[in-house]
Amino acid sequence: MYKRVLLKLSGEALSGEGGKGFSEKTLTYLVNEVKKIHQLNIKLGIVVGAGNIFRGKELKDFRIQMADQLGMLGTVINSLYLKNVFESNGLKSVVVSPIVNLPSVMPLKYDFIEQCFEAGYIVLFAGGTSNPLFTTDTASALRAIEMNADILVKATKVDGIYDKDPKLFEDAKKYDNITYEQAIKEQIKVMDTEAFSICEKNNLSILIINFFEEGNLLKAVEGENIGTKVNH
Ligand SMILES: Nc1ncnc2c1ncn2[C@@H]1O[C@H](COP(=O)(O)OP(=O)(O)O)[C@@H](O)[C@H]1O
Ligand SMILES: O=c1ccn([C@@H]2O[C@H](COP(=O)(O)OP(=O)(O)O)[C@@H](O)[C@H]2O)c(=O)[nH]1
Repeated sequence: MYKRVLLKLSGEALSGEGGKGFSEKTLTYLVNEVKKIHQLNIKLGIVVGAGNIFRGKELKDFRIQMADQLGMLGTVINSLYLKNVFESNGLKSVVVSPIVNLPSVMPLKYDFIEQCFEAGYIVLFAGGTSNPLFTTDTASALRAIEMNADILVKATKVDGIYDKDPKLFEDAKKYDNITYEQAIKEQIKVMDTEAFSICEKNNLSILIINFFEEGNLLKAVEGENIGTKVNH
């Protein structure tokens, strides 16, 4: 079983696949899935995207530098939203981010994060990498390494990495394992090249799983053979 886990959730984990905003049904599902792993006493960090609010590249009339700042703020909104939902359901959590100074957002400090983990808090890393032109995949790779995670679990809409996009090609074939090098060379779109590269350099394994399949998160953390593992 993994002891320190960084979970990357798409913004769509709050809205439902393809949706915008927040869905009560999806959030209830999310809380139940997270509860199953939180009760194992693992140190859990979460990076959440903002696809349910803004993805920079969707704002066509904006310069990308500006649009991405809205996207990053979206991740703060989602993290605060999640903190509230978690706490109403008995899950202690803290939001940390270097990009905003709000009463419920704490600065990102390693010693503080460690104290939170020790006290059983889920740490929500908000604000992406703090830089436009990146995504929360890259942020999740950075934060995973910063928190000394054993694994980066990307919980998304597909059940792993395929040789081509399985949402577009019925004959796509799933990989159980793939190297970082191959993922980068084949320009696998399920995660950014930057994220693959950061994980490769720091020897951090990635597991891609389908978030919307009940029980998957628990299976992933318990080390069951699901999804696609990326390593050397
Ligand atoms: N080779 C591939 N293997 C798996 N998924 C792929 C591949 N190429 C493209 N995709 C697409 O990547 C999507 C997940 O990436 P993305 O939308 O960035 O996720 P998220 O919003 O969870 O960060 C999937 O819905 C899938 O359609
Ligand atoms: O380091 C970062 C992380 C995110 N973003 C912006 O925030 C948006 C939301 O993140 P992402 O697209 O990764 O969300 P997801 O698809 O996972 O919901 C991105 O599209 C970018 O516009 C950014 O500029 N820098």
